[in-house]
Amino acid sequence: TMQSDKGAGLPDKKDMKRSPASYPENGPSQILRLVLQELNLFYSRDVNGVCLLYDLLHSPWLQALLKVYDCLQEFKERKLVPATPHAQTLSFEVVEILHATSSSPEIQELKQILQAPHFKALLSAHDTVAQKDFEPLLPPLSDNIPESEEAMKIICLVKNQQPLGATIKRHEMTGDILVARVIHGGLAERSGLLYAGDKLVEVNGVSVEGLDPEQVIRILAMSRGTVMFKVVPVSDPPVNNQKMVYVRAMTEYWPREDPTIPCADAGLPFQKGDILQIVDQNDALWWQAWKISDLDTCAGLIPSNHLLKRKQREFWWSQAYPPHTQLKSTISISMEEEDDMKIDEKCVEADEETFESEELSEDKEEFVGYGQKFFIAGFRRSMRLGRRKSHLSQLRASVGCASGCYNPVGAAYEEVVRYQRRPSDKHRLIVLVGPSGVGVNELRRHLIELNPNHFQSAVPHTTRSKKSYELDGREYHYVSKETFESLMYSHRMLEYGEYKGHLYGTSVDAVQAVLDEGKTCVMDLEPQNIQTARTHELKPYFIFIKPSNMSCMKQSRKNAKIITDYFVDMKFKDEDLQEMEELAQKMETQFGQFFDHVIVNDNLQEACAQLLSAVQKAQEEPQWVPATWLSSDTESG
Ligand SMILES: Nc1ncnc2c1ncn2[C@@H]1O[C@H](COP(=O)(O)OP(=O)(O)OP(=O)(O)O)[C@@H](O)[C@H]1O
Repeated sequence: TMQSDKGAGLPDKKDMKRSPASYPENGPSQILRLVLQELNLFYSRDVNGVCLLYDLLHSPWLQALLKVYDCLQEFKERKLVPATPHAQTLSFEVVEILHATSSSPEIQELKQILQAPHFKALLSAHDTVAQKDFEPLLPPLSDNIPESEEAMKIICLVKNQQPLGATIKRHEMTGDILVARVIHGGLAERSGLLYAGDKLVEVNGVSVEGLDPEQVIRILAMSRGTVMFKVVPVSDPPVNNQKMVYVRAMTEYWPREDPTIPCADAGLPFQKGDILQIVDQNDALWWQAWKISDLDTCAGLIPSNHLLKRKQREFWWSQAYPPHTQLKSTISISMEEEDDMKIDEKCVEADEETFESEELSEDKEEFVGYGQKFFIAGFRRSMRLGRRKSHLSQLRASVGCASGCYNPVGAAYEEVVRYQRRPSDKHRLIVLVGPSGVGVNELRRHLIELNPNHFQSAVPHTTRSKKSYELDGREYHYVSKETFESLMYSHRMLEYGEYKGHLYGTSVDAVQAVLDEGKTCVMDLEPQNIQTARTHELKPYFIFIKPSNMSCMKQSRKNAKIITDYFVDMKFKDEDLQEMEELAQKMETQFGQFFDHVIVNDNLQEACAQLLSAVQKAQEEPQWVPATWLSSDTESG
């Protein structure tokens, strides 16, 4: 097998005969062949390490790559040169001669061809290229230009109903009208002619000196078709060599509700959980980004991480009862960043399409009524008949967010990367989240029943004593209160609570144990505990289960029972469904950014099918995950 193996990757003789030109004598693929022949000798002598090198050099991809390289090299040598740079003149001469000769049908035809406009244009283009005559002809400069005169640029842009994709502002000191921003993917940017910092001198022949930005915008608005700018180009146009960054929006943003945005029309609205591609971070306050779901529009303005965090904090501050633990940091951070805001453009910046421009004044910077309302207090679990979960929540409240209570002013954007699980990687933890009674357990049970060898729950811990028919590690891990508490305080518990004086909870290790067996662990979590589970080791995928609208729910839950601790399960009442809907909304508002997928549990069969497909996609298809998950993977090897 070794022999035949070795022969397999070498370029075969047939290949070589067909195109000898693609293997120049000193070309890398020729050299590689010689090296391989040489190595072959060592290979047969079993020299240490040769095998590895041989296999590498032998690999078909490397050979193919070198072949491509050789071909490209060859074409690089071959340059096309025009036979004459004056084809047009030649053509005229031929036509002259043809006129003088006696006419035949062939001569007539040739004359027609040579005189046809498109043929003439073709020859003209040929000559232009042959003579490398690309520059426009400029009239000679007059001798008496004052030294101090600024170089100007005249730019013509043809706009077809579309916005210019640039904003202007007035320079605070000089009063000049400057291009404030060029939006990525917009008309101005695509032209490659207009840069942020360019000084406008004229628009459509009208001098802008002494004009308000609003007046400039009015001139622009009146122009249809071609717009002509005379500009003094910025001395060093900004180069955007930043790498593209993808982020998940951890909050929502509505530019129209933000009085501080330099231009609301250029703003990019987004919702929690949207994945954005940030294309420009040159400005400390306003970045440019695309939504990856909507890549064919031009980019929009979004607040920078800093700015958005500040906006969040201001809103947070104005809320009634922020937990006191966060008050201190709120004050210190906002004071620290006060200076940052002062560098904001005080100049007008406006979009020409709206004919609006705003003077940003100090008092206008205050951000009022921003975004949604944060839901602060822990969710009121339905205290329906003292179900175990309500005890869990109570305990959690008394422990005081020990398991990572979500800090709403944490991060504005979270950097994300595409993660494709390799077959050798562990499965991702599947977490179902949803309001009580929506069917989280029902769906989880169905999924596990579909393939119990593949889908599994984690074995919970408890401090209660083992019953005779139970097995340690099957129903529960039975541990002492001390052990349980040490797991709790070392953050090894994803969720825990007290019930009838005993502690219950699910540990990270119990989940790991399922994943280590090559299985998919499926669990449900209270949304408050999402953050605890979001680690690179578990790479959880969160599926939000939500109720359908009231009338559908009334119908589909007609015969369903609320599962209680009492012996009698009760039917869903209208207020149960109402409460479920409200709770679902609150969960989505506060935690929506973490949900990778949302399933409406109306018809059970359909919801089950959707769940199965979502779980498969989570494991098999690329998904956006926090960038830190993958960087910590490489760190740990
Ligand atoms: N799509 C559905 N159609 C009809 N009944 C359903 C559907 N989904 C769940 N149910 C029923 O609703 C009841 C509550 O479901 P389940 O116990 O799974 O809720 P849950 O979200 O786990 O709530 P909790 O966390 O409070 O236990 C059960 O009786 C279940 O059979």
